[in-house]
Amino acid sequence: MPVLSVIIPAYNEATRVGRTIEQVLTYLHAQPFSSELIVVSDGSTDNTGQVVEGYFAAHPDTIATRLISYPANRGKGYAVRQGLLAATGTVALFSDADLSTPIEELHKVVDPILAGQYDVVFGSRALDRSLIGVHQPWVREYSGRVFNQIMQWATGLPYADTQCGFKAFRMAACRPIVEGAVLDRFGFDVELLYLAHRAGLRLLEQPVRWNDAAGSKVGFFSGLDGFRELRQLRRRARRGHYDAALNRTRLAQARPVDLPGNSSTAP
Ligand SMILES: Nc1nc2c(ncn2[C@@H]2O[C@H](COP(=O)(O)OP(=O)(O)O[C@H]3O[C@H](CO)[C@@H](O)[C@H](O)[C@@H]3O)[C@@H](O)[C@H]2O)c(=O)[nH]1
Repeated sequence: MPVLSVIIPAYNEATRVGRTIEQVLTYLHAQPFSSELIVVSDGSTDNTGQVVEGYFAAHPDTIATRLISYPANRGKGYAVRQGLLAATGTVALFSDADLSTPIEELHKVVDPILAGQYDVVFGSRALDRSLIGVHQPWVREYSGRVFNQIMQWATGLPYADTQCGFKAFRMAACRPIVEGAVLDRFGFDVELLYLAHRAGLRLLEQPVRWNDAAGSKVGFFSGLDGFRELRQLRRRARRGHYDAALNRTRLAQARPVDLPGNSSTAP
């Protein structure tokens, strides 16, 4: 069982996913722990899947690699959940295919989990120590801030940036949350954090580096999906639709902590 699973959701990423795979494999290779790399490509209209398979075949490695693909495009949230559920690592990290948060930032989100201090650690672009090299276009940055304000009001979560695609999970604690989450589009980050927070898991928002890359898939309408999904989340929470997943998560916390070299019990 690897210590770390890295998951990359990839939709129409044929032009850049290959370089990303190379960078990630090279970096993981140099780490002191075992790891696997999973790419999830769904409904891409370019040849993302073939490119990924080509790179995996050309780089036989001690790091296990896997491509998950299915024909219909179901959204980033659905794709990330498929990756998380297929992950066999103690910790699972998802990262964008354009490496907007460089893979070298991995330790900032993985180490606090491996140290047994947190269950979910997620990258943030909006804290004092976040390092933004290339900013998003101002319209995106501004609408992101508005989204975050509304997200805080709608969910009560205190976080400054829920949308950075660089999040790590201790899977023994978080699996029931991933199984109980349903938001398929860009609201899924909020849903995962909301469920983790409600279940009493230990969360850390961690400042990371970020360089915006051209070629975002987030257009006006997919941006609106995020707001629609916030409403859906509130409605589901009010109706108790998350209660079973929350209870399963609380039970999972009572089990032994599944970290390398640790046989104690979770607090
Ligand atoms: N498999 C799959 N992957 C997807 C899909 N939609 C997007 N992705 C993948 O999700 C990642 C982020 O998508 P981008 O198109 O690069 O988004 P961005 O605007 O550059 O990213 C920022 O905003 C997003 C929305 O809030 C964030 O999800 C992302 O992490 C980042 O903050 C990329 O790896 C992209 O291929 C999808 O439907 N299916």
